[in-house]
Amino acid sequence: MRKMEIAGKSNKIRIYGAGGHSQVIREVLEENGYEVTETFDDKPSGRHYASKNVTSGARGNLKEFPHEGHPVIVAVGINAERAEIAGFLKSDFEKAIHQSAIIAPTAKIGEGTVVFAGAIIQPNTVIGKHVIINTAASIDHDNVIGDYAHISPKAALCGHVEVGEGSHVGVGAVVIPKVKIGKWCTIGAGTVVLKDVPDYSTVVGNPGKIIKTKQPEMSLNNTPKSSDVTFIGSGISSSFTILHFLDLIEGSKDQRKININIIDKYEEFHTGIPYGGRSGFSVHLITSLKNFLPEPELGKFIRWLNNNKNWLIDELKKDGGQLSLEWISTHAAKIENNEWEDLFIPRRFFGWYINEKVKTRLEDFKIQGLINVNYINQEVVDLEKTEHSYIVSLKDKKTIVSEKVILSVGSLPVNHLWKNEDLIEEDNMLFINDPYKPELKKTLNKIGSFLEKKPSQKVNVLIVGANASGLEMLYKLNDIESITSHINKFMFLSTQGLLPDSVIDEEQRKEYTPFNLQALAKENNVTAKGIAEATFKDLDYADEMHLGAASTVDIISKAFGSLLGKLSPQELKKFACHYGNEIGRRQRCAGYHYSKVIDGLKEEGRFHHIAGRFTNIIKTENNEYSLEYLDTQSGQNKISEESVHLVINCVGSTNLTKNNIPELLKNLIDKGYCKPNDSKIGFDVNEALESKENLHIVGPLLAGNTFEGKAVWHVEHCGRIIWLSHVLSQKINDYFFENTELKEDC
Ligand SMILES: CC(=O)SCCNC(=O)CCNC(=O)[C@H](O)C(C)(C)COP(=O)(O)OP(=O)(O)OC[C@H]1O[C@@H](n2cnc3c(N)ncnc32)[C@H](O)[C@@H]1OP(=O)(O)O
Repeated sequence: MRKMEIAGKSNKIRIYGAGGHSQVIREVLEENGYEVTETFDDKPSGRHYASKNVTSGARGNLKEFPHEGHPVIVAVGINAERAEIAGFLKSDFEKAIHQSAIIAPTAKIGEGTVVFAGAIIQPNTVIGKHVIINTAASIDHDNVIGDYAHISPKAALCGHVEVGEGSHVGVGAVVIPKVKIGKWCTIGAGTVVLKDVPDYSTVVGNPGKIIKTKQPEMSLNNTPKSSDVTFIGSGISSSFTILHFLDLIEGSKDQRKININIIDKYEEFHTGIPYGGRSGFSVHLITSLKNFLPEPELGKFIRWLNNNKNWLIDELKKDGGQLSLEWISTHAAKIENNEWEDLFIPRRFFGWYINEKVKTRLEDFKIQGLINVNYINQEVVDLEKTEHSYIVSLKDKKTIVSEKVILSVGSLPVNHLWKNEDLIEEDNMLFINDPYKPELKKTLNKIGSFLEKKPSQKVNVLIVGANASGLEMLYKLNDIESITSHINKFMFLSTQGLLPDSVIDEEQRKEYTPFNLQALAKENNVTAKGIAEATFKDLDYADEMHLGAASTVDIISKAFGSLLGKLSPQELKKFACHYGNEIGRRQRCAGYHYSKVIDGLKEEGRFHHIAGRFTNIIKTENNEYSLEYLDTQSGQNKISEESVHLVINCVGSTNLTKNNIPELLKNLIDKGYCKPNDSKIGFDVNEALESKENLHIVGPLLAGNTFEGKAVWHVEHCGRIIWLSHVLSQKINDYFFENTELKEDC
């Protein structure tokens, strides 16, 4: 009967593996009318004496291997090895089912799976890919057998049993109904399994007991290989790395299929916090689009904006308030004429673009059979390095094995300023430690309902931290009529008492020269500290001329940037760790739309900036709250004259020396897999962006390093993100493709 199944198809087939198991498969195939045209095997030692005309397999010769051609059956008994071979072959796979096997019509059997003589598979059972159902094994109704599993001769699985990926159920083992066996387990010969079995366990005896739990190792013969590369975090850095990696593998032939895991603890992938739903639809870039994105990405994005602007603007209208409507009408002509370069567009536009682009590209590559992709919405809490791979532990206690891991978790979490909760509501005060958690929209709703409870009272708002997110909060509070109408005064607290600057004074700027940096350019012995001191003097001089950061940022950055090439590698690293961000703090700029709001508030006498450091929030006698702070100029502790009712913490991220870093980073530091550098916000890495072999870092945690002779002190600018993701994607490509032969020999 099964001979008929190949009618209309080619009856030619190839077998990969030449041991004893291969002999049984050949027998089944030939009985079913197939002609085995070739047999491959990588290891001469394991070949069965009866095998004839065996040629070398693909390992060590991946590019030359004839992937295309007649379908293949991987006839290798060791589950991990079968999984590995099936992963790197790009061939079609066939099944081999002995004519005496009894298979219910409702049972499903995956590609590459073999079912031997006398086996029984009952209704509704689903068998994965490349599984072995050995001689006379009995698999009852409603079983689920994972990919690469092996059910040995005479094993009996009752109804509703599940066997995880790569698990081996030994000869004559018995599994009672509804038991779940995890992945990569071994059930000993004759074992009676009465209870669920966790991943990686070996169970023996009657009743079955766990005798060991072996974390998988990536030796050639024992390779529970779930994925090749795992991205932890799916923000912009990881998204660009994926895109560039796909560009590299596109068009090249005869390559192995790469399995990619993309893990993110938030539901939305490929946007990160700044460009995704957590920031809402109506907060803007802090630079013009042309300064935000370099070419050629800029051109591609603009083309996408042209095609998608209608619905983007509709979403902006829905999400934003009066200021958003104003922004749309102010720039209506430019939007209409597709002149986007000078606009400070809503950031979410870019998030949509990247998300769509990565997902479409990945899907495309998947269809072509070049990759497998697995999206996982989970938090990664730990990594454990085995001989050749990493075990990635998820919060739900599941694990993934991955040869390479890309740590791309974005910026460190915010530093809680007051009490240890994200949001603290007291009778007469709302304190928000992290406005983007869980997302900005929810925070704004919370603020709205807090204010509604005080219809008769106008409240004072305190924003701590005069940076981009501080301005963003101020903008959003003023964007929503129901919120802004309740607010009396806006107070800012920042150590320098300065707001990010937005207005460029073209005339004055022409008069400005960074003399100190220019003088340093003539000297031979330049140090990181010397450059920083000269920069600060030039910034002071700009202050004296009443020239803000927006007017001088490009002049000063160019001047000190050209001096960095004079530094020794050690001094360059020092600059990356200590001085880059210090200078950056004095060069903060913001969009005009933000400063326009502040100017309006100043005119109405509703804006007040305090130069100081946050100390505490204290409750006063009349059940009101006041700010306690250290006055930067006098060095004295002070208490704000006016009460504060809504306090928003925008001071920024914590650092790697603190206790409040994510569990994963804590574990990586404790294990010595990642070593914080002197910047305290980044990990030391080598030129391949590795903090440990095959553990790569990309994104903000690369701060405090040097690459290709350039210092990196923060990784938030898209140009830098794109550059570093290019470097990393090239390294990943070299590892999987360029050095394939070398690696397979190891
Ligand atoms: C066509 C074909 O050939 S298909 C091939 C099918 N193959 C099989 O079914 C083989 C299944 N393999 C087994 O049963 C093996 O014994 C394993 C994998 C469970 C254990 O192997 P190892 O990891 O080498 O463990 P080891 O042999 O050291 O045994 C550890 C302990 O468990 C006991 N043990 C091992 N297997 C079993 C078993 N099936 N039942 C009960 N006890 C067992 C051993 O006696 C030993 O006990 P001790 O520590 O008191 O001395």
